[in-house]
Order: sequence, then C-alpha cells, then structure tokens
Amino acid sequence: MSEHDMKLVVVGAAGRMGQTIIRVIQQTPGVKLHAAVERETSAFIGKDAGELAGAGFVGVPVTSDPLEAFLHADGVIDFSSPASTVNFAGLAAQARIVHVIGTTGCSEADEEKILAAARHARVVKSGNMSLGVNLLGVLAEQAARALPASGWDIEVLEMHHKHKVDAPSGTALLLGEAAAKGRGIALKEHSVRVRDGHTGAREAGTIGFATLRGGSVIGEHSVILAGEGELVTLSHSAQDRSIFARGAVAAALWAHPQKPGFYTMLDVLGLNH
Ligand SMILES: NC(=O)C1=CN([C@@H]2O[C@H](COP(=O)(O)OP(=O)(O)OC[C@H]3O[C@@H](n4cnc5c(N)ncnc54)[C@H](OP(=O)(O)O)[C@@H]3O)[C@@H](O)[C@H]2O)C=CC1
Ligand SMILES: O=C(O)C1=N[C@H](C(=O)O)C[C@H](O)C1
Repeated sequence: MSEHDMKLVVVGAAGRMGQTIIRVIQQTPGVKLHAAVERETSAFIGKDAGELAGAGFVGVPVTSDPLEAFLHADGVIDFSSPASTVNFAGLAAQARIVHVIGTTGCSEADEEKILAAARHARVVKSGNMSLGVNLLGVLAEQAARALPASGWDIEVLEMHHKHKVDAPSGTALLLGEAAAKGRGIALKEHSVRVRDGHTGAREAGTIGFATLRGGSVIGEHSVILAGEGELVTLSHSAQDRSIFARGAVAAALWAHPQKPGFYTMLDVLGLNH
C-alpha cells in the first residue's frame, strides 16, 4: 500500500456487493479501504470490515457516520438502496469526491437528485458494472439498428436471486435503453413492462420486459430479437459478483482525475461512441 492510493469508502458494506467490493479493494493496486458504512441499526457496526468480508483484518471498523467517513476520502462505492444513494450523493457532492453508484431501482426523482449532485461530484452510475454486460448493450444497440422494427420484435428477459427487490433489473433497463437507442425511439414511450390477462396482440415497435426471480442466480440477461421464422438471442450470464466489484473499483480509479459530471460505464470502458 502507498500513501498515493485512492482512499475508498464502501457504503452498504455488509451487503452482498459491499462485502465483494471490500475483497476486491484488498486485491487491487492503487486503492485502499478508507471506511466502511452501514446503517446505525446494523449488527456489524464496530466490527472490522475486512473480517466481515472474509478478507482478513484490515483495521477499518464499520461505522454508521457517512459524513465523517467521506471527509478525507477520495471516493465512495455505493451498492445500497435508492433512498440512501440519494443521501450519499449529496454528501459526496459536498465533499467533492468520486461517487460510483451501482444501486438500481432509482425513481426519476432520485435520478434528478443524483444528476444535481454530479455538478460537484464525479459520479459514475450504471445498472451493471461488468465489461460483458456493457459490451452486450453495444451489441444490442447495433442489432436493434440493423433489424427493422416492422419485422423484428425486441424482448428483454432477466433472472435474479430471490432477494432482489427491484424489477425490471437495472441491467434489463440498460439493455432496453440500448435497443431503443438503436431504433431511434424513447424507451419510456415504447416499453411494455408487465403482461397479464387478455393483453391483445403484441404492438409492433414496443420493447417488452420479462422478470424471473428465484434461488441464488447472480444475474442472467437476454435480449431476444424475434423475426418471422428466426430468433437472434444476445445474452450474458454473471457467474461471480466480483465482475461488478472489479468494474466499480476500475470506475473509481478512472473517475478520480476527471472533472465533476455524470458518467456511465461506457465512458469508463471507452465504449461510448
Ligand atoms: N450495477 C451493478 O453492477 C450491480 C448493482 N447491484 C445493485 O446494488 C444494490 C445492492 O445489492 P446487494 O448488495 O445484492 O443488496 P444487499 O441488500 O445485500 O446490500 C445492500 C446493503 O446496503 C445497506 N444499506 C441500505 N441502506 C443503507 C444506509 N442508509 N446506510 C448504510 N447502509 C445501507 C443494506 O443494509 P440493510 O440490510 O440494513 O438494509 C445492505 O447491507 C441493489 O440495488 C442491486 O440491484 C447489485 C449488483 C451489481
Ligand atoms: O441485484 C442484483 O443482484 C443485481 N443487480 C443489478 C441489476 O439490477 O441489473 C446487476 C446485476 O444483474 C445483479
């Protein structure tokens, strides 16, 4: 470890992603764990963050005070919940530091507050921090551009573990947005997020979403382009949460020298053409 390492705070430190991120920080040159934050009511307050994550003792006790944690930090990695992410965005803006946001399920009002915070913080936000999914988004955009809407229907299918609380997943929406971009349409006006009962025939030009939940599935996503007599399926399968954590740490390092603003993983990965 060096004194020049980027000092990172992990919020939601005891969560599935929080623990994975702490382990990845311990393995990544150029970054160090500065603080780990959980709710005041968490049973993990005061426990060593490294031991909690199965990474061995690191000398960083879990705290419930984000203000103090952000004070001398360079960046925050945040996979928590929409309400807490909006709160952390305000604090990261005050501290003028990097805020990497993996939290999904944010409302439009939440997104506006995060955008406002990005006037002062360097925010990187994505529904999926993995290289593979971001490449899949680029491919979905290309496929949607190449195949005419009159003959090809687009459906996004996802499956996640039984603990997931938001639907469609952030990744499904990212992929839907990419396909909509390829088609030159606004996703909001053309998406079908639920089907139930006598729905009538499928409306041409819409982008449909289907959600499955169960077991311990980390994340399965497919973009299906359905034509007359043929299907094109583009898919990604997450086999380990470290793909998201590695992406988030890479995003923090990338954002450190950038100007304040709102960025996505496409910027980080150089896929934003
Ligand atoms: N963009 C990406 O690549 C990925 C995004 N995600 C997203 O990340 C988020 C977290 O996922 P996951 O780790 O599975 O969820 P978990 O529920 O396991 O973890 C979330 C953690 O955040 C904590 N938390 C919530 N509110 C606060 C708060 N105000 N202060 C401090 N800690 C808080 C929770 O505590 P408590 O249990 O007490 O509420 C919990 O420990 C989800 O939105 C998920 O969709 C997940 C994987 C990849
Ligand atoms: O909640 C999860 O677990 C995941 N959430 C993200 C999403 O909503 O797409 C990313 C990943 O698929 C895992």
